[in-house]
Amino acid sequence: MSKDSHQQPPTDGETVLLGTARASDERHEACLVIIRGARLGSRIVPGREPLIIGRAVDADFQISERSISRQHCRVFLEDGRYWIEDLGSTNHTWLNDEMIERSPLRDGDLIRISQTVLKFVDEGNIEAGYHSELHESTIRDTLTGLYNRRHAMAVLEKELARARRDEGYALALVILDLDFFKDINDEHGHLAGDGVLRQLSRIAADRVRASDTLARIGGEEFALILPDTRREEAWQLAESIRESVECETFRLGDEEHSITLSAGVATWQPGMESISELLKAADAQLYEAKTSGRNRVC
Ligand SMILES: Nc1nc2c(ncn2[C@@H]2O[C@H](COP(=O)(O)OP(=O)(O)OP(=O)(O)O)[C@@H](O)[C@H]2O)c(=O)[nH]1
Repeated sequence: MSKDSHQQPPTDGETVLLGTARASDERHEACLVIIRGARLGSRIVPGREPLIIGRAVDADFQISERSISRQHCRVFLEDGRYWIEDLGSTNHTWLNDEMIERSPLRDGDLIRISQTVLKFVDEGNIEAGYHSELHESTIRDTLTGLYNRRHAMAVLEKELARARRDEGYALALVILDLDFFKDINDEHGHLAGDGVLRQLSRIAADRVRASDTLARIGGEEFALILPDTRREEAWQLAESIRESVECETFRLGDEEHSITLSAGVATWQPGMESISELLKAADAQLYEAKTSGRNRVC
């Protein structure tokens, strides 16, 4: 998965996600790109730690295909270059159509694992930059520049797998939702509403850590995924965002306005089987915040 932790939305005008021209001699991280199969277009940056690819929910890169073994193969760095090693999989790992047990990776190599094909793009190849930007475009919300719902759900899946694996791991989820946003759209128009969403995104992005994931998951709904965070800490962060929004002045046409938001906080509990249970718990708290008067964190 991408290691990118860039949270900042753009500062004005329409969102510019990509398009930052890169110098042709700029070096890029090595990556594996899925060019065929269920997770088409996904990009894996292997980094320094060995990376396990497989069907298991706690695999570093999970591919839910039955013909892929739970721990199918691993990619690792040794003596300054990347290698791939089959982990005794049932259907084997293929490199450029040859079955391998262990092999170094070269730029452009094609790895086949059952129906999935990954291309290895080595560090420094200009194509790595292209894939990086392409990948960014699939995980960002175009209006705010924050992560999108799809990416937030992928991060939650990964975090939940970690919470199940590591006893004592604390994972918190906050859902933030603007109050009476429909009225803003109705009175000031959709464009002004869009401006509010961008301004709110900047306020929230300024307050989160690089390891947190802030995403726009619905029209006026945002999720904050907080790894390694206990309930109290999550509540405080949500409260500080709520307070900042309350104190901020939002310019709508010629008028200045105050806007508020409500938030629901939930933490992962042992026994939660899926991300939807965590989302439901945060939603229930958000509902509580809305029905008990809004402009509050529950
Ligand atoms: N400007 C703008 N508005 C959006 C966007 N997506 C959704 N909306 C609007 O968000 C509003 C959400 O309205 P409601 O769900 O009734 O929520 P609310 O008015 O904030 O009321 P409460 O949440 O109960 O406080 C609707 O008017 C949608 O049209 C968007 O991308 N831009």
